[in-house]
Amino acid sequence: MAGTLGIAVIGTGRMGADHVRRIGRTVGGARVVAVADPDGDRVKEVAAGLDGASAHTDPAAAAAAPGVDAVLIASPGPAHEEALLLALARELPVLCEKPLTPDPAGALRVVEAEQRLGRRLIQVGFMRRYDAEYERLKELLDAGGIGRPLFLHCRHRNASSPSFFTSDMLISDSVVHEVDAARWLLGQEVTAVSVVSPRPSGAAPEGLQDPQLVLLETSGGAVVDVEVFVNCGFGYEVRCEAVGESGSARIGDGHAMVVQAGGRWGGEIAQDFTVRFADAYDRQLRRWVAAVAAGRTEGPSAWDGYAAAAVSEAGLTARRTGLRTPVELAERPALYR
Ligand SMILES: NC(=O)c1ccc[n+]([C@@H]2O[C@H](COP(=O)([O-])OP(=O)(O)OC[C@H]3O[C@@H](n4cnc5c(N)ncnc54)[C@H](O)[C@@H]3O)[C@@H](O)[C@H]2O)c1
Ligand SMILES: O[C@H]1[C@H](O)[C@@H](O)[C@H](O)[C@@H](O)[C@H]1O
Repeated sequence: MAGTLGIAVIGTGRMGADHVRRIGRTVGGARVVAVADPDGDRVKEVAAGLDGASAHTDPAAAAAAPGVDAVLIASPGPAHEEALLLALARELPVLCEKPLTPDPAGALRVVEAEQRLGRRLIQVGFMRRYDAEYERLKELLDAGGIGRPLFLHCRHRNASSPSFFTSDMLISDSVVHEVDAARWLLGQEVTAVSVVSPRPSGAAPEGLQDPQLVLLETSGGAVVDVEVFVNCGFGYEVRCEAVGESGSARIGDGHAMVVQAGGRWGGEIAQDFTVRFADAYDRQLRRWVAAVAAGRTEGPSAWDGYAAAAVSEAGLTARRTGLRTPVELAERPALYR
């Protein structure tokens, strides 16, 4: 790699286009040299805004384009495995949007391919690990500031869900963030999942089980409850309260500025993740580019993506059966210890 990191972006929808903008504006030392999306009009439109990037409808052609040193995957989850395997085949470092894959079997195939190379090349886009509030909570927990953690009470609310969203995706696409955050914050594995749901909100699209309450049990004896509500109507809200043996700590109240005027007080609620986590996406990308330029791979690994997918799978079983479902995890290979 000479000087500037050349990136191929696979999937130029909402997130892919956001990352492309970010690489151009807020991340130094990198530029997008190729973009791929099966939607030919869309990919041409995104490429037209870039200086000299090639546009492809085939991800393999983008990864093989001249000047590509690394790949950023922002296609839908079910398309990730194929894109990851083709990047690994070219030994290219990858930042892959979450989920690594929606299913653990696919994630394990990716982990095995990376193991065969004998080095980590994949970082998963669990951007909450780069959010300043989550980082502070992790520091507090690691320092024993509230004693042994007993509970994480989490709220994950989206104003509305995209048309393609399914009841399973509330777990495999949304709660997967809490799964990773809980594993990272607590340094523990999730061992069992239960799901209970109220009568669906009248605001949810027909047939969508929204909201749901997902309970995670962990290897260190903590319990994590996640209210996931993707058509809450009022905005984007991600909160986490940790309760320990000697205190509690809460993040995500979103009270950056409270305005008092005209006999009332209040603030604004972010409407989506691109606002709430804007800084986290920036930091995630900057740190990924810096690590790749230095020949390293950091952050959430393919193993973390696999573990999250295994918990998602248990969650889907728990939702369908109504039963507490143990999580089955393969043995962690030495590469990820
Ligand atoms: N980290 C976050 O907070 C966050 C937020 C939103 C989305 N995401 C993740 O980003 C990914 C994309 O989500 P989105 O909201 O941008 O979806 P989107 O539907 O807006 O965009 C997906 C794009 O991928 C394209 N595509 C479909 N199949 C493809 C394939 N095989 N190869 C390449 N491109 C393909 C589609 O044409 C579309 O343009 C998903 O994995 C999603 O979970 C993460
Ligand atoms: O893909 C998105 C994204 O991961 C957001 O961060 C999350 O809040 C949404 O629920 C999910 O659908």
